[in-house]
Amino acid sequence: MLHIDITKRLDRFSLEIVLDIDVPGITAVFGPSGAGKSTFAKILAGLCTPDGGRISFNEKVFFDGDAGVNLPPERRGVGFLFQEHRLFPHMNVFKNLSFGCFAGGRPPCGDVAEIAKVFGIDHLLRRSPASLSGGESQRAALARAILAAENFIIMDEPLSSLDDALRENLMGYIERIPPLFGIPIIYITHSREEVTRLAQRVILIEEGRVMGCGSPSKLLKKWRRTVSHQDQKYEGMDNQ
Ligand SMILES: Nc1ncnc2c1ncn2[C@@H]1O[C@H](COP(=O)(O)OP(=O)(O)OP(=O)(O)O)[C@@H](O)[C@H]1O
Repeated sequence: MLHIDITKRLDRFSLEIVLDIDVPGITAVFGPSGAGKSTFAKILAGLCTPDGGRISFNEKVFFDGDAGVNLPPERRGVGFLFQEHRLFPHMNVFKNLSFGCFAGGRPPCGDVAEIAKVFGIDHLLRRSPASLSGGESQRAALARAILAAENFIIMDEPLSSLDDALRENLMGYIERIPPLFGIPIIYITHSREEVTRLAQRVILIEEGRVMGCGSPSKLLKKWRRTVSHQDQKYEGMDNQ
């Protein structure tokens, strides 16, 4: 169970997230540009500190403003995958994959060679990130996220810089992660297509608030597409 009850003020933007949700499989965090999705992801990951409140996952407390608890990212047991996959350029692929586990002082959450095989990068382990194609690099970043993920993986718009063929290919890998490895994914996106294809549930965020939570088919019906992917309007929904 993921429990979040936090506030964060950033200049003129304020985020107030209150959530209690089970997150098996893939949970999309969906909303228009500027809604606060990335800020939410950073707070969950420990890359941005809330002004107050509490975040816990099952029994593990990530943040408790009153008790002075604020676990650093490497102690949250969370894997990350961002739009820019950011492999460490000075480490080969094997070291990049192992890094997520060792940074937290924990044993790897899986076998590096085995996971590399699942992602079709087992022949690339001695190569440097600079020598990889975009798809290979993103698959290596996915494998690294799994190896670091004791609790869940956060993905923030992981496909938005990729062309259609690569996006399709990566979605195939992403949807296999929960059934193969038993790791939940919190998937930040503004793409309805990705929500429909990948997610079992959606958290809708608008203007820094959770506007709804539930099955993709139900929630996405409440939205209508306007000019572009990034420009979607919310059409009234009960808060949950
Ligand atoms: N460090 C900061 N200082 C001030 N304002 C910030 C900061 N970081 C984010 N914001 C503001 O917070 C709001 C939410 O930003 P955020 O990046 O979380 O939205 P988002 O939903 O992820 O948007 P997008 O889909 O376009 O990436 C925006 O108005 C943004 O300008």
